[in-house]
Amino acid sequence: MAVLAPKVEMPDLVPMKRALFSVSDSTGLIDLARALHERGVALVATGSTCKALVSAGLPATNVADVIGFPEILGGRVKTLHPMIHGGILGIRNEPTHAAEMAEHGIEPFDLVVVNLYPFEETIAKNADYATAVENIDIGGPAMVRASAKNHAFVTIVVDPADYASVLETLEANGGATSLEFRKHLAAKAFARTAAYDATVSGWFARVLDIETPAYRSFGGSLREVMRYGENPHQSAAFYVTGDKRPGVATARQLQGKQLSYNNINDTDAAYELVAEFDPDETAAVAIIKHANPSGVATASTIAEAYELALRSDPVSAFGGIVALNRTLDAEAARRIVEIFTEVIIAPDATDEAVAIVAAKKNLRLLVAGGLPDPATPGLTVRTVAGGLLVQNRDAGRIGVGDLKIVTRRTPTAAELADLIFAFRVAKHVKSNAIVYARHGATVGIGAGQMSRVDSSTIAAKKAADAARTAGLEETLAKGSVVASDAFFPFADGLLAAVEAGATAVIQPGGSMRDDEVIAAADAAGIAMVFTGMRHFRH
Ligand SMILES: NC(=O)c1ncn([C@@H]2O[C@H](COP(=O)(O)O)[C@@H](O)[C@H]2O)c1NC=O
Repeated sequence: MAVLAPKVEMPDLVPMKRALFSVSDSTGLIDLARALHERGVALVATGSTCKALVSAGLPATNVADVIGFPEILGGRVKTLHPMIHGGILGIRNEPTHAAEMAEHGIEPFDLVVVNLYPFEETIAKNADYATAVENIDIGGPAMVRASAKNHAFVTIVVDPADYASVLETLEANGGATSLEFRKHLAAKAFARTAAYDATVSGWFARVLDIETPAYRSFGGSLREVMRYGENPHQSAAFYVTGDKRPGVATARQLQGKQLSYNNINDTDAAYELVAEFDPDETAAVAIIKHANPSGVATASTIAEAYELALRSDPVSAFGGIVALNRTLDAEAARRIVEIFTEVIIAPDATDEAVAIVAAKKNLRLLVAGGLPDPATPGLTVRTVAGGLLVQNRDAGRIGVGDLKIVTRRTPTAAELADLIFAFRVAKHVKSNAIVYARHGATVGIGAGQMSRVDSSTIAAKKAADAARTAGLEETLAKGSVVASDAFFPFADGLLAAVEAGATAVIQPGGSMRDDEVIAAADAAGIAMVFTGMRHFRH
């Protein structure tokens, strides 16, 4: 049964007379406390926070003196006391509450300023188990939630970014805060504790290897409000989780316009794809449009790899996102800025390259400091009506040792290298995915079709178009290898690839008609390998 609410009025203006401070991040603390003190607000604070205030010459009372009890258990119990929580939760215009507060000598708090133990930062530094647990704040969230619940009287501030607006509100209202203001801060406070607990519960699930916890929460903090979402009539914002995986959320933007919703999505897809290729072994470039690669290539330099990635589909590359697995150098930068490009993301950029990109004011240049490890576990989340679909990130990676050769002909060493390359690219192409590749570069990509044969046809057409644009007589698919993200259910898709010029095929295998498909490959004299791993992507 729901708890009944006492019938009391929520006052609009509540004069601020007494404030409680308990912060781990002391940014802006002294300035706020001083301004409040100058307005005649009494200051109460927990141990170190109180010390900081007193050292700044401010007359603060230690919480321990208010409750008549010292901080105990190494700080695990500081504020968990009726003198504190009664002062926060009391409904001042409710006669029984007022009488009980008076009876026990409980004074109300009008402002509570709390920021929590840095649990997020602690786990981001890979702290040991005991350190992580000790950094789970208990008393802080209790005060935040209590204050937010009693926003009828209490102003709760959880973020130093809001200190200035507290002072502005007091100034505007003759030393009081408005109900509207307190309501908004209460909403923010509950969002803060929810995000904090989401991080704590997510950490537990991770370290205890609980794959499917009974409850799932995901938290993040607002990075920026976008001009619009996927389309101009949709509003959108970017929230960051604190995960340090190198990528679009952690990268530094050196120049260019604000990233749009689609830019962020595409840049993420681009950088995750290019990270499949070890920068110590090869330079790699991916050009992305609508979250699919239009071209991907490996080569000995970034400039060469870009050239080859562009050749794969020079028409679609217009307005694309370019991701590199090595430092952006001047030669590559010069080449990239020749066509309209939305975003470049790389682990780093040389000064000369930065200067070249600077000529294109709107072009966003991001440096991520490193590459994400494609093999590290993580989660992906998407919403459906009434639910969240949560799964492990596709960290599957096929190497030569995982392949099963199923045809009479064995792939040549060059074909093998291209097969692995094409399958790694196919992992990042929306299903049904068909990828033609040759000499470590894609030559035709078919993405996102409902039929695998249609994807094959599109990929083959792209290879023919690319050859024409490059002034070549023969399709780029001639002598290529082909990767399919899932098995060929019939021989037709494979035969289409053979017709286009492919000499070797990589696919998961596992169709009821594998025998038919293998027989067709043998009849065509091509080599085929099975990976035993599917890479659907939607
Ligand atoms: N246990 C408690 O009663 C308690 N009360 C407040 N805290 C936290 O202690 C921190 C501030 O403590 P100090 O001022 O002593 O540095 C704040 O982050 C606050 O959220 C507590 N610490 C952890 O739970």
